[in-house]
Amino acid sequence: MSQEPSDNPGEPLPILVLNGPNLNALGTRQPDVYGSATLADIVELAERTAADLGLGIRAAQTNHEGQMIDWVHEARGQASGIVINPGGWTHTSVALADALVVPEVPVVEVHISNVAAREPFRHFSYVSPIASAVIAGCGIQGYEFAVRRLASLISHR
Ligand SMILES: O=C1C[C@@](O)(C(=O)O)C[C@@H](O)[C@@H]1O
Repeated sequence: MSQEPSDNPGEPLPILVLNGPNLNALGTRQPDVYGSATLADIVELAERTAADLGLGIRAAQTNHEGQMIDWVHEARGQASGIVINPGGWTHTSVALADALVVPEVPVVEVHISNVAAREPFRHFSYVSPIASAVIAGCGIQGYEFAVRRLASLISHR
């Protein structure tokens, strides 16, 4: 994902919508847990929600932790906030949590499923302590809520 300096000076910086490992398989991955919507549906919903609020998004998904960390670093000065579903890294990655404070923008953590109602290893998140908000168990609508919450946080900065 290239991160060019803002093309339109004066325009609000975009919101970064980041999805971690295995979320590219949404639609076919455990539909009983994650539903039938795809990653493309999520991006479309986030785009539409942001557009309603006069904002743009940049969306990206990766299965590679170093790539995700690089994108988070590149958000510094290039994005107004981050919506992130860290997938399994939620429960394992000190490195991703450390990276997410680098851009100094609000972060909203999203989980499609209600992680608190699942296996005990999903109850702990390295990301939640640095997130401005955590949304779980709302299905893909959680991304809409996350974009709306970020827009309100950004407008108050
Ligand atoms: O990959 C995922 C998806 C998830 O973040 C969710 O969106 O519900 C929950 C995580 O525990 C899991 O590893």
